[in-house]
Amino acid sequence: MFLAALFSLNALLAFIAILIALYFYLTKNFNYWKDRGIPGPKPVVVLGTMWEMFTKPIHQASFDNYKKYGKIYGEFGFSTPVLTIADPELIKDISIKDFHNFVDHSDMKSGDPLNDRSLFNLMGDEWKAMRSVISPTFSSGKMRAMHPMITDCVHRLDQYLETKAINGDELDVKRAMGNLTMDVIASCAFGTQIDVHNDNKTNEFVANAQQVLRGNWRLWFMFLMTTTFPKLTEKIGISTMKPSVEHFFRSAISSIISKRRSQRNSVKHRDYLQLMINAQNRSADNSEDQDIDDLNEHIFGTTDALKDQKTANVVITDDDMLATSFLFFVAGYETTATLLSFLTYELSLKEKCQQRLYEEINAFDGNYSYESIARMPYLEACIAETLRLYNPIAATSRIALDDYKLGNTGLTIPKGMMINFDVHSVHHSPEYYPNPDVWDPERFLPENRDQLVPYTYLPFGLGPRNCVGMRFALMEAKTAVAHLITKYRFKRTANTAVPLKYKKFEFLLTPEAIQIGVEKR
Ligand code: HEM
Repeated sequence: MFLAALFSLNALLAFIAILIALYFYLTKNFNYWKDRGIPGPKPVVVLGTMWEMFTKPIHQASFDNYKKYGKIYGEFGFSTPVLTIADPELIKDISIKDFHNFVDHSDMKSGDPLNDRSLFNLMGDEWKAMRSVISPTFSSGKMRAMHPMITDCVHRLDQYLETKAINGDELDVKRAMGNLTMDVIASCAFGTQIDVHNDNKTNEFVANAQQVLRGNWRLWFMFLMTTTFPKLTEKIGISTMKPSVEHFFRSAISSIISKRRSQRNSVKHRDYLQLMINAQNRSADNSEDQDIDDLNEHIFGTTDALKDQKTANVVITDDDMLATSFLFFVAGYETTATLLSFLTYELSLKEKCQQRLYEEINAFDGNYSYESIARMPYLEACIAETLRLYNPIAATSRIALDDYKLGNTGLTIPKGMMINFDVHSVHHSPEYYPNPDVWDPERFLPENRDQLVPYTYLPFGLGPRNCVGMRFALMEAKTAVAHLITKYRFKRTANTAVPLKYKKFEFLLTPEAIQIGVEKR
């Protein structure tokens, strides 16, 4: 009895000692910014300054800090000091001029190859090598070849909208656009046809995909572990998804790949999966690859910064291919779906803009080819402005490879520190965008573009490590809008929320449901 009591007392004391040690470990950096005279929100144990994401949506938290502390402020990603910057010139220096010192995103290696081998998480030379393989798979020629597949997906959405319009039903835009981007991913990245626009039935692919996408708490946990205990996390390995879900996609992709290998060249596939199979076999089909002037680099930038990088030594494993297909889920599903949702929402509120867009596109008389959609300036301006006002990714980041003097701020960023670019605040600053809260596509029309302040437009990031899928996303969005706006009129209804409400605890700008009316023209 006495021994048992002594044992439990010892256990209790050991537990308290561990808690105290953990507390000191997790708070040991909390004076870092104060000691350097850099302002910023107050951290709390475990979460650091990320507690703010529990009390308000991510973009609101950034913008409140920007208004309170200015263009440079200190935060804590859990227990680790992070410097946040909303100064376009400094963002340009880090992303372009001194890129060699800021090649990497933050280290999110979790020991799971599907996470660790994804382009987003690769680092240093491994990233450069993989990016030089992946960039050409997003060339304008490859996108043009894939364009008919996207058009097919849009036709399936069109049929769904037609039923809604005929029945007089309201449209849950987020759901409809999410279904479109899911269909595109299934077709292009997984070589699979799915019945996605069915309100009453969920197929196996969609059910598993939803499990990947619903893993928000997994992301939080992984982020906590990779920032706080990076070495331990990589050693024990944390899976980014449920084993059954991983098994489903692994076997789906493996069977498609082996089927295609057995078909050899008898069937020509034009999807993204085939481009990766070709890259693995080093049998790139460049027949479609002549450059098309499709990307307004003056607005969006370029994705070809590493064009001349040698690819000779890159070996693409099956895990690399699977990781790349998954990237479409993680990087391309929600981002493109929200872009389309916000754009449709704004058009439903602004009838004149919708009419102008309709007239521009209708002049092409049903020809919405890859070349045509690159020649619609108002459409491009509407998309650009939507990505400014409702930029899905509120912030991007880089890690310093070496100590770095930050412009003329007198501040030295130490090796290993994460720098956060507060993109949302730059996009919403009245210093760069007059009436920043108003959706106004005029800002991005060719005649007004010289008024844009350089490096203040960053929805796809900046420099050689910007979004490699930008061209794909823009093609998808333009194709969808071109087809839908000429057939349907989007309208505000009593259920259309104005202003929109946003979810907390999300890494992307995520609106609550958006309801609008849809009628046939
Ligand atoms: C509207 C849609 C999209 C937006 C707003 C968006 C935005 C971004 C941003 C801000 C970054 C980080 C860039 C940086 O660190 O500077 C990024 C990276 C990336 N995005 Fe996108 N993205 C979109 C669609 C897509 C699509 C459709 C794909 C297709 C696979 C994709 C694939 C990637 C990849 C692979 C990276 C990592 C690039 C690297 O580390 O080299 N994105 N994206």
